[in-house]
Amino acid sequence: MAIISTAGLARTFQTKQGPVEAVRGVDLTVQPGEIVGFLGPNGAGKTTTLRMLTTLLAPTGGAATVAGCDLVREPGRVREKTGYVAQSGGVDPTISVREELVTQGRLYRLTKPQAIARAEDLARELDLTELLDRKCAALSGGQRRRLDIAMGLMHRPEVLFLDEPTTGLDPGSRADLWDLVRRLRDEYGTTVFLTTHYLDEADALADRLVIVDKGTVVAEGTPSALKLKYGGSIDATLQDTFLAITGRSAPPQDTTPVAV
Ligand SMILES: Nc1ncnc2c1ncn2[C@@H]1O[C@H](COP(=O)(O)OP(=O)(O)OP(=O)(O)O)[C@@H](O)[C@H]1O
Repeated sequence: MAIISTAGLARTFQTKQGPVEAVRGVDLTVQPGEIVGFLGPNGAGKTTTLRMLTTLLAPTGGAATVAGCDLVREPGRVREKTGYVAQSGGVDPTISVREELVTQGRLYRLTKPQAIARAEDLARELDLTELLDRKCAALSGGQRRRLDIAMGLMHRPEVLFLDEPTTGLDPGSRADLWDLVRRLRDEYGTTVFLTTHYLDEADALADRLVIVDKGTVVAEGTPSALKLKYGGSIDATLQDTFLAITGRSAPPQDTTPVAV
């Protein structure tokens, strides 16, 4: 059974300048344990879709289930089973990494000893152990990103949504994050749904790509299948494939990675 299933999922924003159809009827099916890359040009509707699938934003049309729960009727259960790491997470700069993680665990109703143990496990997995007693304000950009991800994993979600998880990370930290995503899937069967503008990341990490443009799905398939169908050959680059599908190049890559 699909772990994410959407039919005609839509969101229109009402603005002073008139309605903005950010997502116009997205149909998606994701199987348990899949790593899906959700790609598209700037403004295609990726974040809006993620915010709906994580119950942060109500759809204005269509229906969806996530981890067997209806998005609109059972938002609390969807939240229990999903983790969301937004583009910029909100951490409290005045408290320590450990306190931030334990507080997050407590919000998900872990007991205090469970939350402390989970925080230490995740710190180990995300290379944060030596930073556990450091104030969040004193973390580098890359360390902050790893903390954001640890927070999204405190309740061991069945589905993890990552919005541009490696933007701003240096190459070594990106590779570590890819390893972590693969381990989550292999060891815990976690389904991972991630947006990224790094086409090499999508190519290396995702089992399947879903490409959106102007609020609708315009192509989907394995990276190789998309290269063959749209790029003309299995050896085509994903950059050329993306260009063929959307008529636009992928947005410029972040060329100034932060140190961790
Ligand atoms: N709260 C809002 N009010 C009005 N329009 C919005 C709102 N949020 C998003 N939009 C518009 O909806 C469209 C889709 O935005 P969204 O952030 O989902 O795109 P995206 O694919 O995540 O883009 P990016 O790659 O730049 O992060 C854009 O045109 C955006 O301006």
